[in-house]
Amino acid sequence: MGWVQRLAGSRRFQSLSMRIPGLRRIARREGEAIFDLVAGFCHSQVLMALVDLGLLQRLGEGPAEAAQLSRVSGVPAERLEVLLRSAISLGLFHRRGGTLHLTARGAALAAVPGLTEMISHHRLLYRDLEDPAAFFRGETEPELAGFWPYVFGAGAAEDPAQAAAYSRLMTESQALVAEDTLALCDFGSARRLMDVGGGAGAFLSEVATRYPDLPLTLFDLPAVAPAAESRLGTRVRICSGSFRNDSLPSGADVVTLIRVLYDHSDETVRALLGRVHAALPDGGRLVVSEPMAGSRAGDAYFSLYCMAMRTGRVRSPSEIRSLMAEAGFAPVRPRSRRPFVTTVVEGVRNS
Ligand SMILES: CC(C)=CCC/C(C)=C/CC/C(C)=C/C=C/C(C)=C/C=C/C=C(C)/C=C/C=C(C)/C=C/C=C(C)/C=C/CC(C)(C)O
Ligand SMILES: C[S@@+](CC[C@H](N)C(=O)[O-])C[C@H]1O[C@@H](n2cnc3c(N)ncnc32)[C@H](O)[C@@H]1O
Repeated sequence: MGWVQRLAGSRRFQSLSMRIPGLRRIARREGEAIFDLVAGFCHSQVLMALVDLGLLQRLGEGPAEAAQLSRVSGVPAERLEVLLRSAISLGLFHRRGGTLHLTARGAALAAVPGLTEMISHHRLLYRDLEDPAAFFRGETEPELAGFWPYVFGAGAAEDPAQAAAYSRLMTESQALVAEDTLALCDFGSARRLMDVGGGAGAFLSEVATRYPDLPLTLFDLPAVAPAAESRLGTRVRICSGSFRNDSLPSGADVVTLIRVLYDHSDETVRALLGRVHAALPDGGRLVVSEPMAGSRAGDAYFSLYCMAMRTGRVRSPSEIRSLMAEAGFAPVRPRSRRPFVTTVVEGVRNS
């Protein structure tokens, strides 16, 4: 242990530091950061309550009195006051006179596409993490995977209602990923772009708006195709199949894999990258975009999420570069605007 850690870990030094002006500020700040770690679960549950009770959405429509919020949510006034104070302390609401408003942070959170749905859906993840030691030992049977049936292969996503539920959450949460991917990649010189595992076509809709003349192909499981067809109509060539068993259609000089690799084992990823290589011409581009290891979001959220899914894992940009290089792509430097949204790793097909 280094001397800084020895000091920080000494109870005597902790007490002493509260009596020394410059140190007091640091000790207090560190204490608060530790408290936030300890209380993180309460913070998340407050957030989920604000979403599930419709309070975040209600204040998004305009300011309201506590009594109105009590009627909207069905929470008795006294209990609601505890929740409102929590929301205020977390910087989401503020109170002026007797009226509650969203803060700028609250308004920003409410406006992130799909985020409130994702917050509600976290109850599954939290159930899976209820006994975290057993979870990390691999002794639990997480239920999260049941929500995303496609991960287990083409046969598992046959129920259209279930396919529609996950497609909706995927589509909603795609907006920022598409925004960042398109800000980081220029497809101006592409001749045809194929989005493999393109889901209901949310990314390709954005590509079509940005590049109206660029021919587009979407490849996904048969159960997902109807949602893509109704969203994209004839603008996009839709091809159904499984990248586990089928080769990919040729004709594209750019392939995108958006939030696809982290669902799958290295074995499946290797096979998939091999199929992408076979489908692309020499000099063709492969763009992988998803949250990656090496950021707090990647390491302390998406990695746990993927572990609960049991089929894939979050990889670092350099792991993805190595897998790409192995498949015959010359990787380009990784880029990200917001690592909690996505990181892009690109490769160019070698002959
Ligand atoms: C004028 C100034 C200087 C200040 C005034 C204040 C002001 C106006 C502030 C506002 C600032 C602003 C514009 C803020 C914008 C904030 C944004 C855009 C925040 C975005 C946050 C996005 C988040 C938190 C995204 C979360 C995404 C999640 C949790 C996605 C989960 C996806 C999963 C689990 C996917 C699973 C798929 C599977 C199964 C692994 O395949
Ligand atoms: C996490 S979702 C991402 C969807 C979309 N790219 C996005 O970012 O919103 C993964 C996608 O891969 C598709 N997928 C999974 N296994 C597949 C397979 N074996 N063949 C083709 N597509 C598959 C799923 O149906 C799903 O649409």
